[in-house]
Amino acid sequence: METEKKTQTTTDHMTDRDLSEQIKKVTKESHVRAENTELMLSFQRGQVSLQQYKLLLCSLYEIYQALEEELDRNSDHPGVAPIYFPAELARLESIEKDLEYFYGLNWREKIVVPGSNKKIQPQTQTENPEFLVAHAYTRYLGDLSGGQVLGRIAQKSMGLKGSEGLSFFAFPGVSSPNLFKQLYRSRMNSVELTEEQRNGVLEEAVRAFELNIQVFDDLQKMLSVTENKQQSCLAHSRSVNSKTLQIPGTLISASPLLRMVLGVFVALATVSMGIYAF
Ligand code: HEM
Repeated sequence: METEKKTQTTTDHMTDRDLSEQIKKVTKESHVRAENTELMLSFQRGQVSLQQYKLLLCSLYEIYQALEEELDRNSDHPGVAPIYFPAELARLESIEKDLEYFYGLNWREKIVVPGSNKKIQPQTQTENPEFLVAHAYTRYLGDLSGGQVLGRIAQKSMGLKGSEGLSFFAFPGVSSPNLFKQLYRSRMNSVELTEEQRNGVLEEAVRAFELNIQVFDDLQKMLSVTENKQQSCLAHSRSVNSKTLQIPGTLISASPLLRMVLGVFVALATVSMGIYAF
């Protein structure tokens, strides 16, 4: 890509003062913890289940909806404009495509997002749109890094044919993820920040990782609860030899809504999400 080539040279001279270096450094430990969440370990072992992947897509839908809405809204802000790459990076439509593949045309009715999500007003971010850099970095650079391998693993683990259901991992607007990451880092480094803002962005990046970790953990917990319920229901149905005790799907829809901390914009933004159908 033309833009990728143009800025490549600037990245050859990174210094310790570069935001891209600092952000990588401060989030290093969190990255290790993110890699070691149960969900990510399932991926790395090549054992990601369809349920895990579908739930992950639902979470990602929430995360990217909020993230991309804010990026669009603040795209002219000097702290956001340099790292605003909707054509290359935007994920929301890809996730919607994947959700449609797995849940069908009426997928929107199957993932429930209560009003509490919409009530979350990113006050802090309205005052500090430059914090968006931290969230965009955490997600997009991750997707362009380990995420690329995860896509291939997911395809194999779930036995999917071709790329259907895996649009999330594909970046057709990015010809070389490595070059693009260099461009992105140089753009991050071009954002002018006061010392206070810089520290704020670095703290926000750690928080973004932590919130993503929390989303993964909650998702995994929800799966365990669902699996346990299904198992105990089946065991019970066997023990009483009942023909009427039933249906995992019903159990799932009746189970408490998934509470998630959404990994974007507001430190304590809690999102509730109910999943009806696997
Ligand atoms: C199975 C889990 C994961 C694996 C195997 C993995 C692996 C990797 C690898 C190999 C890189 C490239 C490192 C480099 O170029 O020096 C990377 C970078 C990155 N990953 Fe992950 N990752 C995983 C999960 C995550 C998660 C869950 C997030 C965030 C939510 C994340 C965010 C990032 C970011 C932001 C970078 C860019 C670092 C930088 O160059 O500044 N990763 N990851």
